[in-house]
Amino acid sequence: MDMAQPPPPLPPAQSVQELILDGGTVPERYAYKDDRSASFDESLPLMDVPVIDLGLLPPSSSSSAGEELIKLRSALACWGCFQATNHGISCSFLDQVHELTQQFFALPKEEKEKCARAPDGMEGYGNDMVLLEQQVIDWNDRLYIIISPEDQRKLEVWPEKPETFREVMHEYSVKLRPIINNVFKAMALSLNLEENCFLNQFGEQGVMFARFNYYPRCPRPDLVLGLKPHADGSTITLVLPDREVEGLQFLRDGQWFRVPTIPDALLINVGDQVEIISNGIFKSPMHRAVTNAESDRISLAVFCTPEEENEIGPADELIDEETPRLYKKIRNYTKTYFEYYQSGKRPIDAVKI
Ligand SMILES: O=C(O)CCC(=O)C(=O)O
Ligand SMILES: [Fe+2]
Repeated sequence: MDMAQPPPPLPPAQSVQELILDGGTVPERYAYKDDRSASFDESLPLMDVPVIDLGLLPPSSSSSAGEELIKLRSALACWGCFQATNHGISCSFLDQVHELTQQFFALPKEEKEKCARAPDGMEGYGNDMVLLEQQVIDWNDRLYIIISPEDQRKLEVWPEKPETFREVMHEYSVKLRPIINNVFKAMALSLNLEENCFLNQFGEQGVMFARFNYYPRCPRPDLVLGLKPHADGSTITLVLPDREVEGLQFLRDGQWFRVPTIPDALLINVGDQVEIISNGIFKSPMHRAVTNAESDRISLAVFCTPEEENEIGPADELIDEETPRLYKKIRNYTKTYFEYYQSGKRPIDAVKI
């Protein structure tokens, strides 16, 4: 495939939710014919997710701040993710965000389709973007919207129902901003870099893309994947996973690990752009979502993406004679990301030196 000219997307498939109402079988386009799919496999090891207390990170003057930075650095170098506690968002507010997600996907089809993604668009309600004829489609419906900065929101694809949707998502984006800033600062400090090193590359107007994921229960979870293995193209991603239903898995050293359900914590993972800025010290982890036959699952991922014109590249301070630069400088990585993604290549390979 010509990377500079991705083919126009094929018409979106029917939503998975509708599909499953039609009967209990898995259509061929969703089914893997080899062993790349995975059922919810209880024999996979449970991940011991590193926990970072955001309240202890600078600017806190706590005597444990240094220790917490060391923990952060090791979590991001080893797993590329951590569970953030003490993040300052109340459980009752997170409950509202969960409820909203559930309520949106429970709306009648006609209502959800009012915010349908245009065939050539990115944002809106739909399912896996079909770019290749032979692509196996993810068992997932999603709503994908920019939530911040405010002037980049495309309200025509923002749901009008549930009624509280706009207000709550606005508030969520406002509450996430200081968390994101603090995490960026702590990441820089943990590498002995100037505090604003990551934050400056992200920019004051860095964009937050929200992706509401809905994984309907599946009669044959062994044949499908909720989300195929991928690493995120973001700088960092903040995930609010389902409260009760497991399904997210991370890959480390060739082994898949199940993420346990961790109510009220935010799961924060590194995306490719932080791997690039940190010159590979922080890992953008491969992860996937699996489904199960008993319960639907939801999640909300917020991808933080730099202002489009910002040039991203390894921090100069991390490069010396012994540690060469591993990645090229790049602008608008998101574009490269989507061009590579569906062709089954790892987008970050495009910027490796
Ligand atoms: O469903 C999840 O828990 C994770 C979602 C995810 O990885 C994504 O939306 O990129
Ligand atoms: Fe992801």
